[in-house]
Amino acid sequence: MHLQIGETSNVVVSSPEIAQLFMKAHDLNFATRPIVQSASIILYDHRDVAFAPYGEYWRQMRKICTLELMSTKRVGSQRPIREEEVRKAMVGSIRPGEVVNLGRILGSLVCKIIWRAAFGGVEAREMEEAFFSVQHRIVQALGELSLRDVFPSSWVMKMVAGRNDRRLKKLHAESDTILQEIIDAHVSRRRSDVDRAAGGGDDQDLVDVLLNFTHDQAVAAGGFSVTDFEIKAVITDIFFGGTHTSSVTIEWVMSELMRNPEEMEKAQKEVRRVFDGKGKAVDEASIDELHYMKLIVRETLRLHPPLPLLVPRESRETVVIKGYQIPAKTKVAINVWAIGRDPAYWIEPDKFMPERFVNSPVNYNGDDFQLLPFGAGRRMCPGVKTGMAIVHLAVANLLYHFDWKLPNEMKPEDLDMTEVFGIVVGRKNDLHLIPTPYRAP
Ligand code: HEM
Repeated sequence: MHLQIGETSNVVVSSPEIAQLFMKAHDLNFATRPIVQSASIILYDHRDVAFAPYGEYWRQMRKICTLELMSTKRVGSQRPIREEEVRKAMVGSIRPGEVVNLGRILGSLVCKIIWRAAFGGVEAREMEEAFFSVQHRIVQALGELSLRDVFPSSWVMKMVAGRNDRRLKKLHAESDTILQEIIDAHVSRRRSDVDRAAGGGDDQDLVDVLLNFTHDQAVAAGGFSVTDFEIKAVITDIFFGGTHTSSVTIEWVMSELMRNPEEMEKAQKEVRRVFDGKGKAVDEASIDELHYMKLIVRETLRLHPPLPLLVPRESRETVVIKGYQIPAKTKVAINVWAIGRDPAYWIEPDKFMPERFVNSPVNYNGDDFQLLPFGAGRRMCPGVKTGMAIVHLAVANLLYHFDWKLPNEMKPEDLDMTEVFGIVVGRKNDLHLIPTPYRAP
């Protein structure tokens, strides 16, 4: 589908076959991102990863993401952080018998996990809260369409958009001050802890890992170097890319299970069979035995991809696809929400049916173009393992430790599933539930 929005030409892809052409056959041509004014402000002139234009800088940063920041090894080394934060949330934030705002609890849980993974030892509660608050306001602001991006040559629009820009710049300055303080604290700690600075070990937090690529060390190693400016851009990406996406996924899983009590019962039986008798800890050691729970997560991501249009791409050169000429600089959105509900690929596409994946090889690893919650090709999400480790552990704990009821005698079918518009699509209204603790036999 072609959409002319203002002065910009946009293509929306809504079928698995065409998505495959854009993200596999012609992936290189669509591997860049459009310049988005709001991202220029918030993401340090596109010196991050997610909005960096295709080229050498993006390739090098992407390599650091996949080999260092989000590698299987790094995700494994962050396991104690995830387990501790999830355990604290189960005990400290979920009050038995009371109506709890699960959406808010999950949002804060995921932020804390990512905060500790990114900044490690920085223990400053006030700074942490100020950072979460500013990130939340930035996500809201980014969801709003910038008129200047749509009418790039209009001076009138530039004036109108100026107000939005000023608000974003203020938010960015707040966030930047906190990030710079954190980097400075890391730098001075590394000066006094030479072993840590030189280590490059698995226990380093993400800022430490990125500092290993700063000028002097990178030059000494004859390699690619990054500045503080770029470290702040990548860390901001990780917060945007990793927090809201993971927490809304957990919230959608719980919403679907509340609407589907049979599936809830089956999932709880599975997690309790696996973890009963293992003490109180629902940890990651046995998470791979939760086959049914993982099908539930996969089905939830089919119905509720947190980024329903992925992150926008742009054609680098003119290309002909299926007989249509797509000029250079056309913006492309892949509608993975529609693709996940395409009746040509899915039986009863709107129904929540985790069983559809039993013995099915279709997964979200970017090879199956009918299921693309993480995208595909060169720009596919590099944080899948981090995100899924958080989602699986949190869901397993919620299912193991509590039985859940809707408030006000609400029937499952009456639970509101309205989505809110934004870059990340979550529930319009936070999920409120009443927990009853499970007593293991
Ligand atoms: C449930 C959790 C998550 C979902 C559904 C998700 C989804 C996505 C999607 C759809 C994209 C765009 C892909 C494309 O354009 O083809 C993306 C990109 C990205 N994601 Fe994730 N993500 C998740 C978690 C994470 C986490 C935990 C991190 C970091 C730790 C992360 C970091 C990134 C980055 C850096 C990019 C930009 C990649 C690039 O442009 O090269 N994501 N993500």
